[in-house]
Amino acid sequence: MSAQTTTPRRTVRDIVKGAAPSVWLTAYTTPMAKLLDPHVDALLVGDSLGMVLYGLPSTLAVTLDMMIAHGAAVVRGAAQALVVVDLPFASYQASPEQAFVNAARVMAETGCGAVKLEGGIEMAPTVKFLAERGIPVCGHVGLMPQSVNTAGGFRAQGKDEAQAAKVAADARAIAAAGAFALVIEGTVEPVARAITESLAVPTIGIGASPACDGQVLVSDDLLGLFGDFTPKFVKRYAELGPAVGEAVAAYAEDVRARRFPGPEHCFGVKRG
Ligand SMILES: Nc1nc(=O)c2c([nH]1)NC[C@@H]1CN(c3ccc(C(=O)N[C@@H](CCC(=O)O)C(=O)O)cc3)CN21
Ligand SMILES: CC(C)C(=O)C(=O)O
Ligand SMILES: [Mg+2]
Repeated sequence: MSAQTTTPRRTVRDIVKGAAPSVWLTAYTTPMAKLLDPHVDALLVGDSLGMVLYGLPSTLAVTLDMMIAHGAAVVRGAAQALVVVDLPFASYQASPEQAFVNAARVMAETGCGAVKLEGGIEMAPTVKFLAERGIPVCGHVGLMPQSVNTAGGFRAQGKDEAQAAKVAADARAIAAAGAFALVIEGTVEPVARAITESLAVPTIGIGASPACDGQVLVSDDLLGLFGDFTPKFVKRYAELGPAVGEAVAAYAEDVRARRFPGPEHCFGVKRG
């Protein structure tokens, strides 16, 4: 073991309320984790990878093995950020025991610092079961993509009184169960604000207003690398998709015109 010369990796204890906003982004691969790591508090290996990397229509078909492979890749690329891995659909909803077995595999086989799972009051006993047994859990309430079929689509939440009360009750239950943080997705501002102000747990918003204690986005969305759809809550900070297209078009043109490869790219070719 070599002496520790770098900053120790962040843990869930470093995700705190009240200080500066917590900065989270998704990452799915080692090279992207390396690029993002210096700038963020946490990297989320989101099950959104099913839609962003695999072209699936929803997150439902994402498997535990996919999350473990990508989680391990992100941990290898992250030097300082807390790495949080999403538990995929059907890997934790059946029982607290099922959740523990699968979350423990994720922790052991990826080296991540925490897992995240979607759900409210109904998942609170599971969050408690994991947290009391050494597995830090981030909650996820509001718009829950794994419930796309019962919700009838990716719908913003909290728009009427009944919905608002449900999101708030879900958030309270998950916080009371011992989650170290709570993602609030696609939820109207007054509801996200009330949750953030009334609970001791840090809230991480995505489409849930600046009132949250931190923010998360899908990196491919903010970089302009994902074009299938753009949720209203995304701000595009770059257009890397078109930049990739331009670079590849230039390469194709060079190959077709025999301008690439040049002598400097060849082995054993005599120069002029
Ligand atoms: N690339 C990507 N970015 C995400 O933010 C994301 C994923 N994938 N996959 C998993 C879920 C799905 N998400 C989504 C997908 C679509 C909308 C969407 O179209 N929302 C509409 C309005 C919904 C309403 O009417 O309430 C919008 O205009 O934002 C929102 C979140 C968020 N997550
Ligand atoms: C959008 C975030 C919160 C997520 O759960 C994911 O990327 O899967
Ligand atoms: Mg997710």
